[in-house]
Amino acid sequence: MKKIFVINAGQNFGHSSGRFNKTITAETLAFFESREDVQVMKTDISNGYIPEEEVQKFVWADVVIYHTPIWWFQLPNGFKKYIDEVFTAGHQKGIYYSDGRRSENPKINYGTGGMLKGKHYMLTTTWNAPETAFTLPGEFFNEHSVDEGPLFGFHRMNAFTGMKPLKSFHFHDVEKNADVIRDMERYSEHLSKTFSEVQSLVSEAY
Ligand SMILES: Cc1cc2nc3c(=O)[nH]c(=O)nc-3n(C[C@H](O)[C@H](O)[C@H](O)COP(=O)(O)OP(=O)(O)OC[C@H]3O[C@@H](n4cnc5c(N)ncnc54)[C@H](O)[C@@H]3O)c2cc1C
Repeated sequence: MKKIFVINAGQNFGHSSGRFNKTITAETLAFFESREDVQVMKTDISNGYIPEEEVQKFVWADVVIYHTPIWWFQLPNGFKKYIDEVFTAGHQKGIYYSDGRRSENPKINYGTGGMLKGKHYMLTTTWNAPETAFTLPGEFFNEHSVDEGPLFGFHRMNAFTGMKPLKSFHFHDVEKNADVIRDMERYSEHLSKTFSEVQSLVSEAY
C-alpha cells in the first residue's frame, strides 16, 4: 500500500485563477482513485488548513505531490506561507529535527537533519513562460531548467526534510496557449511512467 499526499497550491489572484492547477489536481486524484494499492489524502491550500494536521499528512505519506503555479519566479505567497507554517510546526515533530550539523564540526553535514527520509515527492508547476524560455540559447533563463534554475531552492528545501525527488512535470505557456486536453494527456503519461512501479518508486531525479 502506498500513501499519497496531494497538495494543490493553486490560488485565485490577479490573472491567475487557480483553475489550471485545480484541473491538474483532479487528474492526479483520478489517476490514483482507480488503484487499490494506493491511499490518497489531499489539501487545497486556498481552503485553509491546520498546520499540525498537515505535519501528520507529511508523516503519513510515502509520496507528496505538489501542484503549484509560479508567481514572480517562485512559489505563490500562500504556498510559501503554508510551507513556513507547516514545516515550523513539524520542527522535531516529524518534518525536520535540526539542520543536521554537530557542534564538534559545524562546517559539515548541513541539511541532513530531516525526519522524512525514505519518502519521495513530485512537483508540478504552471507558467506563462514557454518551455523555450528555458531551453533556447539567448532566451530568458539562459538554458537553466526549471528544476536547476528558479526551483532549485524548492528542491533543496525538500532535501532538507529528507525527501527525494521523483521526476517533475512543468506546464508552460498556460495563460495564452492552454491546451488542457493535450496537457492532461501528457501529464497522465508522466504519472503512469513515474508510478508504474509504485512499490519501488525508482523513477527518481530530475
Ligand atoms: C502575481 C503573479 C505572478 C506571476 N509570475 C509569473 C512568472 O514569474 N513567470 C511566469 O511564467 N508566469 C507568471 N505568472 C503566471 C502564472 O504562472 C499563471 O497565471 C499560472 O501558472 C496559471 O495557473 P492557474 O492554475 O492559476 O491557471 P488559470 O489562470 O486558472 O488557467 C490558465 C488558463 O487555462 C484555462 N483552463 C484552466 N483549466 C481549464 C480547464 N479545465 N478547461 C479549459 N480551460 C482551462 C483557463 O481558462 C486559463 O485560460 C504570474 C501570475 C501572477 C498572478
